[in-house]
Amino acid sequence: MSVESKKDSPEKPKPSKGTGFSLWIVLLLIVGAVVLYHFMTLQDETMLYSEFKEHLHAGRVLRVFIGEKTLSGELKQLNSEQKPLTFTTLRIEDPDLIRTLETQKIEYSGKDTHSWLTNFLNWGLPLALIVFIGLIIIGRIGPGSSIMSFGKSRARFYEEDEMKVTFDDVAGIDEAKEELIEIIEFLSNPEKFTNLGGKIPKGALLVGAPGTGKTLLAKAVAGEAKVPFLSISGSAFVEMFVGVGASRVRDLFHQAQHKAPCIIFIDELDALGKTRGVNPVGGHDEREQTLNQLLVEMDGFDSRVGVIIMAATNRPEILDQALLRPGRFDRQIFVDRPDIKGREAILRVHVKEVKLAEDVDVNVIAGRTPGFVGADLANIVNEAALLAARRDKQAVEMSDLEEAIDRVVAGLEKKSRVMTKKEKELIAYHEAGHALVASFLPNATPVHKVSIIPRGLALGVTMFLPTEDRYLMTKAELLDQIGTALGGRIAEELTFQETTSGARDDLRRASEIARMMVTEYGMSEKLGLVTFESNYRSPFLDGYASAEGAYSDTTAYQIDQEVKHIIDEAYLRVRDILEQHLETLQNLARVLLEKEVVEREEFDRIIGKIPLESA
Ligand SMILES: Nc1ncnc2c1ncn2[C@@H]1O[C@H](COP(=O)(O)OP(=O)(O)OP(=O)(O)O)[C@@H](O)[C@H]1O
Ligand SMILES: [Zn+2]
Repeated sequence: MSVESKKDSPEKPKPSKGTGFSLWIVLLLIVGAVVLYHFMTLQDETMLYSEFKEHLHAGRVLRVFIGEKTLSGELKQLNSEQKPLTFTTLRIEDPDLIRTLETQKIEYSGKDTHSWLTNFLNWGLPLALIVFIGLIIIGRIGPGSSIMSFGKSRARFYEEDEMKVTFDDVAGIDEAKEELIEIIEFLSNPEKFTNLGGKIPKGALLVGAPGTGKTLLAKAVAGEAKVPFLSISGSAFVEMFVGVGASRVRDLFHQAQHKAPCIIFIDELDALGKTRGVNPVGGHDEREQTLNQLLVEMDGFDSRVGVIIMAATNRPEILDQALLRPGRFDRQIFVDRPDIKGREAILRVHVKEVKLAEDVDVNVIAGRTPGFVGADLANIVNEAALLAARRDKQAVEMSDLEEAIDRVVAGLEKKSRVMTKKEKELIAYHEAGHALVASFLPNATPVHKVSIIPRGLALGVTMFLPTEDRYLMTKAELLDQIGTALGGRIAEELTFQETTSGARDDLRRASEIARMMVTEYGMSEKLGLVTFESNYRSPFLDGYASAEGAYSDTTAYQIDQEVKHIIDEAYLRVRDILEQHLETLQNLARVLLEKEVVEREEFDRIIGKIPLESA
């Protein structure tokens, strides 16, 4: 609105001298206010590196300053409500950063250790390209193809003779570690192994979600076995010039043979090893050639020399089956998301690097972070350290860690977002609905905290306190989860006699659970103990595969009916509960509107429940 007033003013008719003077003062005041307002709202927001990357990829970043330990910069103004925000984030070793900044043509400056790279990209690369192409042409014309040794120096794999990462740095994924011990033994003493006639592993494929520590694990294997680590990313193989990928593979294996015993690590194997022949032009594209070369090298490789090929992927289902055949990546090691104990262990690894206050209980943090992977947990510790530093604290306190979790869980607190009174009321009732239903349903998870401070895309959140990791859920628990999800919408209905679009995610969640109950868990009486998966599942992640949509239209109809039946019943049950406790709902919503956040103790008091611990 302030911007508009600035625009309007020049169009005003020219005033007479006396009023003109005071008008100028008014105008000056307005401009001053606008500038002041701009600076006051130009808040410096600390964000996670991942959030920064999100902004970056969404094209919302205007400029970036690369500091020694932090990155800071400015975001674009996308709508008039959003203030131009500046941000700060911890600088994380990220080889992609400069490339992304360059390709998106984002201004950046600062002490960048990669700046040689920038220079290289600016003028060195075109030059190198010309020379390279020239050499290729000469090489093609000339007799020997020794030209490819030139491609060698371009390959970006690196070697670390002294790998300092050990198994102590990798926590919480003990099963995966155990499976790798054999490989370490082999690498530390290949002769002994072969003399005893042991079967030599050739390749190991690490499969798991991003950030679970696959790269770390591979490095740790090299570190434990004290062997060199040759690493290259699958995408690096294919991104450059025609013919180079394949020669790089050849070169990589050649180098490895000289360095043996050693480890070759291929990150993002899926970038290279996608099923062949899915490309439109159906020919020998670059990636295919590279993949073929990899297969050839792996086959022609005598594993007795002591080279182990490790690779990582989070999408094993798209890999070319040829890669998984015996003699290639015949061993798949699943790197799981850590459970509560694992998370605690990972946190302990990372808190070693920061100063902790006495009130910190790592166990509690592990309990609050189900589903988090190692990278998330490392991020939380980093973030908490940054928060503590900004507050001039001597050590990282529990509150810093809690806030760091909140940030990771649901994005940044955006108190500045403008919301109408009505919207806020609706959200308060909505969240109160979730929380109340959760506490009155016998098998729902206890409420940890209710908040109507918008975070990220969510307008409000009800956080639950899982007391343990859940691998199995009973039917009653699933039904109560559906009920909890519906609680928000029904509370809106009861208080305002109207519904909003804000419950979309809740409804999707409820339907998802109901559908899983019917199609996968065999929890519908009508359809019985049959599963009806509709999606192809990764054979490694879930242990089974199934054909696509392998059921008839009649069955599909029945499934829909059953899902609807489950939701309808849950709806009636939840509506009943909320009608009975309408007064409590109003109380809770009122407190929420006043304080925005209601913690567990206060919540229990409002709903008249004695906290479990003191019971
Ligand atoms: N199990 C773990 N123990 C300790 N730290 C971990 C663990 N897992 C991940 N981390 C932390 O997260 C960082 C990133 O992990 P890493 O790069 O190994 O994950 P990744 O599985 O290879 O991810 P991606 O698939 O995205 O490449 C590590 O450098 C480490 O700091
Ligand atoms: Zn909701």
